[in-house]
Amino acid sequence: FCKSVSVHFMLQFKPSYCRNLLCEMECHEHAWPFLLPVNTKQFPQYKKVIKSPMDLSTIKRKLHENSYKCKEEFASDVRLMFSNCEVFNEDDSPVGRAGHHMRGYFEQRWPQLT
Ligand SMILES: Cc1ncccc1N[C@@H](C)c1ccc2c(c1)OCCO2
Repeated sequence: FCKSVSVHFMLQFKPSYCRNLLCEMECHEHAWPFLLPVNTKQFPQYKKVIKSPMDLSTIKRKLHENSYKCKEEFASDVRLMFSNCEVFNEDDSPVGRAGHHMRGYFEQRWPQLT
């Protein structure tokens, strides 16, 4: 899925850009529902409905563990987090609205290559 090795030196993965953007998201006023994994004791249905949970602390850990081979993998985890939010939460709910806010914030700052 990631760029072929030959071009990677040009489009090298910029972890510093992702780290900075992640930090900005973590301190965003509407980030509160996404800071930690959803507590499945608090939301027993969550595990059943959401097959791939994702949250900002997990993304941060994966970034520090070099789990992301390219920036697109980082972006797809961020988008997974927001898609999970839309599946489980009504648009017209505090968490649903926070998700739409945060998604807008991310997409505005994510470099559009194509
Ligand atoms: C992103 C998300 N999706 C579905 C369910 C939960 C969450 N977030 C948790 C942190 C959360 C969000 C809202 C809460 C809460 C916990 O606990 C108490 C009441 O309000």
